[in-house]
Formats: sequence, structure tokens, C-alpha cells
Amino acid sequence: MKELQYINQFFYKYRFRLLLGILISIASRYLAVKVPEIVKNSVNAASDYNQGKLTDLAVVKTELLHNILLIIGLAILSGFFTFLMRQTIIVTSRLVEFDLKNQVYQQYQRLSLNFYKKNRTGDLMNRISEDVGKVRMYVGPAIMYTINMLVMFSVAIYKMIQIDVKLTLFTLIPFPLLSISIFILSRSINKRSTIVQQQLSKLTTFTQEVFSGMNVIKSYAIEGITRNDFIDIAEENKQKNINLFKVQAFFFPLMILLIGTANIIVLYVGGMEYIKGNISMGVIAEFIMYTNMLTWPVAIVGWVTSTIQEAEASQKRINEFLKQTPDVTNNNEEFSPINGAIKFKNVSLTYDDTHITALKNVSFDVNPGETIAIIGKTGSGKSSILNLVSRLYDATTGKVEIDEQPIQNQNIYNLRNHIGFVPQDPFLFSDTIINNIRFGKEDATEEEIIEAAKKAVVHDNIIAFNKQYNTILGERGVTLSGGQKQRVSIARAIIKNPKIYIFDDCLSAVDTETEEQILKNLKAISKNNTTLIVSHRISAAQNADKVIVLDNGEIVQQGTHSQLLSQKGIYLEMYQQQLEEKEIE
Ligand SMILES: Nc1ncnc2c1ncn2[C@@H]1O[C@H](COP(=O)(O)OP(=O)(O)OP(=O)(O)O)[C@@H](O)[C@H]1O
Repeated sequence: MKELQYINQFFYKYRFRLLLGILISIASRYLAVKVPEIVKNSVNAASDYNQGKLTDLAVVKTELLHNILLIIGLAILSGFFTFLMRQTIIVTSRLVEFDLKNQVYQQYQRLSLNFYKKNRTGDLMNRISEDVGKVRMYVGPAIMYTINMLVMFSVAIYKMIQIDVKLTLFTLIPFPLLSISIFILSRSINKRSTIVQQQLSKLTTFTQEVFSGMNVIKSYAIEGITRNDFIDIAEENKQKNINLFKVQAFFFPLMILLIGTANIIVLYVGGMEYIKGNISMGVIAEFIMYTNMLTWPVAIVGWVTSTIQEAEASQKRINEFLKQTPDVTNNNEEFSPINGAIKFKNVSLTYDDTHITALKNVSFDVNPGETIAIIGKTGSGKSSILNLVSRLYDATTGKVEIDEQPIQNQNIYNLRNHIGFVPQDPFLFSDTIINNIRFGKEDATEEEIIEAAKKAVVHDNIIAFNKQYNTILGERGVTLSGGQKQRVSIARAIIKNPKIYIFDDCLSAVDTETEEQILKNLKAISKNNTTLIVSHRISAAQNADKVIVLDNGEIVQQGTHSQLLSQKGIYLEMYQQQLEEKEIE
């Protein structure tokens, strides 16, 4: 129960609702346990009349009618309390589930990118849904049934012992057996259902991947292979489900068997006691009712134990993530203006997971409003520089400064609010185009959005769609071409009017003419904003105030476009190569 201690904060938070629920459960069960006693009185009245102990039929009839009305009244009251019990305890469990899900979600958002690289999406989803759901079972049903069981048991057994100790002991013989068997069965059911869940995750992940990569599957004509893979996984899924149902099928027969055994014992031992004249006929009826009433609570002991074990395991998985601290933390709560000066002083970056040193001893500076182009071959470390500027990662050694302050001293949210980042592989949400652009500035007007789209040279494409700016984009914006996606993403950054623009090779999918037009627009827009442009193409660097050339994580050249063209080196090589390619076109 160590891991589940985490949930105590919620018990405290909802203590009044929970306490009310507990009181209502006690009332509800107490009323339910009253019924057998009334049945006993009724049976005894009828039996006494039969044996001539009571002679007035009208009195017997009145008593029976009175008892019937009492039972109906108790049933209605008990039902009403049961309803209230669910409204309090089960609703509390839903509130706790909601709070816990929010906590996990907030923690997910707090954690750094590294966390997302180390953990699979399916696992993250499972912990926030499946595991939280299992913890809810502990907070709600498990606690509710435990209270039920305790009240039923104490009241019923107290009453039974008062009537006949010997009969009580005999009646209770099958119950420990019932509880232990249900415990064993529940454990087995839980184990098997975990396997079924894992299998289901596998199936979901597989199909999700197939749907996302459908264009590759179709163009390689490998539908047959993926179908066979699907059949294999589905077959395994079916087997695991059958295994689960085999065990589940034992649950009710086992309960019925044990209830039957307990009833037979009551009938036999009770019958003997009745013959000896130790108890009345009504007591046998009363005991049979207690036996049936106690069966479910006793069976539930086994179920509750195994549910708590499951919840403990799930909470452990949740705690693992909740305890993690982000690699990149915010160390300043103040929101202050940012001018956009960037300085790298002997910066090196080695990624934790791959141990790849992406940057080695990199130093450069950019004044506010300047445009700097970062050029280099693939894998040379260009994006890594951008990752450090937006503090998605922290440098391993050396210093990154924003406005002459170590970047770690800047409020991370403030910094990112002042950055308009266009990633290499733009991500668009399954929403309208207008909302995808508005994402950069929540209160943007329609005119501002259209203006931004025009500057990103995507307006004409958008108005060609039937629903224009209200066109819904499919999952990951699949209805747009790669170049259109890049330009919508650029519009999203433009509308933000940030102090620092970061363009990570985001014009790779647009033709050179459109690229030129966008670069011209960007130059006009970003006159007063610091701009970092990463590109494979020299064209992006021509108008930059400064160009940095990276090779294998190191700056090998630095200067203006014309300065670099006058030197031998990678920049000149790339320029000549791209010039030749253009001439061939
Ligand atoms: N998030 C990351 N975690 C681990 N390793 C990374 C990460 N990002 C990049 N790398 C590694 O760091 C090196 C530099 O990558 P980076 O993306 O900075 O290069 P790039 O010049 O932007 O390449 P490209 O032009 O192909 O985008 C590569 O070897 C890459 O595998």
C-alpha cells in the first residue's frame, strides 16, 4: 500500500463527501440487514397459527400485512440509500480519477522532450487512462464494497450469534473458503486481463502505425504482409481473451456452489435444531436470508484484495512518472520584455540518450534584430543550435545567453512566448486552417490571420479550398501538401510577431520561386526581430547579416555571404554545387 499513499491527499480533499458516503452506506446496509428478522417474525406468526399457538387469524393477517409493508418500506429506504451511497462514494472516485488524470497530464507537459524520446506514446496513454482507471477502482468500488462488507458482516453476525451460536458457526464454514477462492480467481483474472490489455495496446499501436503509413504500404504494395501481421496479432489477442474468459466463467458457478453449500448446512443443522426445539421455523428462514446476504460481501473480500493489489501496481507506474523532474526547469517566475540578443560561448551539447555530441565548442553572437543563417550538411548540428535557443535542451558545457543573461535565468515560458518557432517537420492539428494559424496568437482577428497567410505565401492556396480558411485538416494536416504545411506553419509564427524567429529548414518543400518570395517577406517582417534561419540552401543565407557554417558540430566558417564566397570552404562548395543544380533545372 506504499504507492497508494499518494491517493491519501485526495481522500483528504474529498473527506466530507467520503464521510457522508460512509455514513449512508452504513445506514443502507443496516436497513437491509433488518429484513431477515421481519421474515422470521412472519414465518413464526404463520407457524404459530398453524400449531394453534395463535388462534385469531385476523391478528396473524394483520401482522403479516404489517411485516410486508415494513419490508417494502425498508427496501425502498435501503434502495434510496444505496443510490445516495453511489452518488457519494462512486462520484468521489470519479473526482479523484479526474484530479489524478489532470496531475499526470500536467506532469507530462512539464517534462522535457527527452522524456518523450525515452517513453513510447502507447505507454504514456496507458498510464493516464488504464492505470488511473485501476486506481479509481480502489478509491470507489473497493472502498464502497469494503464498507458494505464490514457493516453487513458485523450487524448480521451479531444478530446471528444472539440467536444461535452453533448454527452461526456452521453457517459460516463455507465463507472463508469462498473468500480465498474468489481471491485466487480474481488474481488470475487480473493477471490475464493485464495481458489482454497489453495485447490490445499492441494491436492498437500496430493499426495506428499502419493507418499513418498507409501511403507507404500502398505504394510498396505490401497490404498482404500487413494483413498477415494483423491476423497474427489479432489471433494472439483472441487467444488471450479466451484464456481470460475461461477463468471468468468460474466466478459465478463458484459463488452459486458455495451459497448452495451454506444453505444446505443451514437447512440441515437448523432443521436438527428445530426438531430438538432449540429454534423456531422463522430462525431457519432468517439464517437462510443472512447466508444469501453475506455471500456477496464475502466474495467481494477476495475481489477487493486483488483490486487493491492491481491499484498499487498501477499507482506505482503512475508515481514513476510523477516523481520525474524535468531536465529543463523554469528558474524564474518573472515575465519581462526580451530584446532578442543571443550569445553562444563555447557551447557543447551531447544528447543524453544517444550520447551523440551534436555541438562542439560553438561560439557566436547575434544582436537584436539581426538575421543569422546557419548552414551545413545534414547532421552537422544546425537544429541542435535552435533546440538550445528555445531551451528544449540545456547545453552540456558552455553558456547560452539571451539579452546577456544566462538562458537558465530567463523565465522559460516568457522566453518561448517571445519565440516564433517553425520546425523542420511542421505539425498541424486536426482542426481548421484558421485555428491552426491562430494557435500562434489566440486573440488574432481574421484580418491578421489572412495577412499572416499572405506573408507566408499560402493565402492563394487556402482560398482555393471550398471552405477556405475553415477547411478542416485531417490527422496531422494530411490534406495539405508538404510545402503548404510548411507555409501554414510559417504563418502561425508570423502572427505571433515574436522577438525571435526560428526557421528550421522550413522552406525545404517549397519551390525556389516561392522560397524567394517568402524570404523577401520575412526580411520585411523581421526587420526588428532576431531571426535564425537554418537551411541547406545558400539562397536562404544571401540576405542574412551573418552566416555560420557548421560541420560535424563545429563552426568552420563565419561571416557574411560575400565574405564566405571569397574564401575556400564548405560554403563556396555548397554555393557552386547549388548553382550548377539550378542551371541544370
Ligand atoms: N533530440 C535528439 N536526441 C538525440 N540525438 C539527437 C537529437 N537531435 C539530433 N540528434 C543527433 O545530433 C546530431 C546533429 O543533429 P541535428 O538535427 O542538430 O543536425 P542538422 O544539421 O539539423 O541535420 P538536418 O539538416 O538533417 O536536420 C545528429 O547526429 C543527430 O542524430
